[in-house]
Amino acid sequence: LNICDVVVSSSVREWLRSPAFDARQWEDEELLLMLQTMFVELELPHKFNIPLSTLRNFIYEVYNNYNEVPFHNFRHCFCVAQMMYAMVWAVNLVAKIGDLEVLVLIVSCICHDLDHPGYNNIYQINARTELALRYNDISPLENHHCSVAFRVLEAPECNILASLDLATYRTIREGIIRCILATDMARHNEILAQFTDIVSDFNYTSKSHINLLSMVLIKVADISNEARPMDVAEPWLDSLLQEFFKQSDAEKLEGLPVTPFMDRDKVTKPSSQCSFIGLVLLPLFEILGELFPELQELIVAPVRYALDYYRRLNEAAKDERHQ
Ligand SMILES: COc1ccc(NC(=O)[C@H](C)Nc2nc3c(cnn3-c3ccccc3C)c(=O)[nH]2)cc1
Ligand SMILES: [Zn+2]
Repeated sequence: LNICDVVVSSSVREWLRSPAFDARQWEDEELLLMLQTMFVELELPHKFNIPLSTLRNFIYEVYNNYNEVPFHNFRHCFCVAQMMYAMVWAVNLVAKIGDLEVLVLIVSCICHDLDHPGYNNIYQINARTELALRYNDISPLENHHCSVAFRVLEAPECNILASLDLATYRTIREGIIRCILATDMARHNEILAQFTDIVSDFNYTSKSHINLLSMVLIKVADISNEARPMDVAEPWLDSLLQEFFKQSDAEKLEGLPVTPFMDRDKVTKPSSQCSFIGLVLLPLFEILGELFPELQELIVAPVRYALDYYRRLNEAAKDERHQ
């Protein structure tokens, strides 16, 4: 059976729009087909003259450029694209910011961690790696992810932007670069503060407002695991800590500074998740929920529940220690 002839059933297409979707239950080939389905359901091939064969080549080449690392692998990129897709439908984003911006968001999500080595920017900079050298310590990983994305697009058989006029291509390229570079967590507070300043009188005709909204949307999608059901979210946290611990082991071996929240001797899941969700995730989700009330129930409430869950775990762990 040719994978191109397999159609995704209407129930799966419905499921694909839900934060409860679990990428771990599907084979790689099925996830590739679902990424294609997201484009087709949003009518992006039609609106931007993308031949289905080019779309499939692009998705497959992106898939080939993710690494077998515990967390920042192809399935993470799928989760981020799928959460973005769920938000697009939940808030009717196309009607609010247009097809072009939604194309930028979906493509950015799919490409946002391309060729991630499993060692973050702090390691790249401290270890003076090739990437840190090439990008002068300025978001080395995110610059690399974005560069790899456009190198994939250079191949004619993968270039989903081939049929666009130059002005449109430049706008989309600028948007994808802005969104992928925004996923550097070192810029979290800067982006959150700027968006907080404009959210109460958000202006959909302002390019700078739309740009900030896109950056917040991809940031939300990127760190949104805890908005999913606990049995879907928990394995991702285990994979993340596995990747972080591999890094801190390497840092210890190489005599480099060890990042505190990555030190296996210091970090426990409940305590680190309580601070991450309470201090990083919930403020970001709540400010987006202010602009899009439809997201309150879809992703903000589940994150509050997750914080509650980890606080209870943390209390229980504390009680055990004091017994
Ligand atoms: C400001 O920069 C930061 C802030 C926090 C963290 N991470 C943490 O505090 C811990 C390890 N928890 C955590 N980190 C998470 C999650 C989802 N994505 N994510 C993550 C993954 C890679 C890089 C950065 C982050 C935040 C999550 O659910 N929990 C990592 C970087
Ligand atoms: Zn990511």
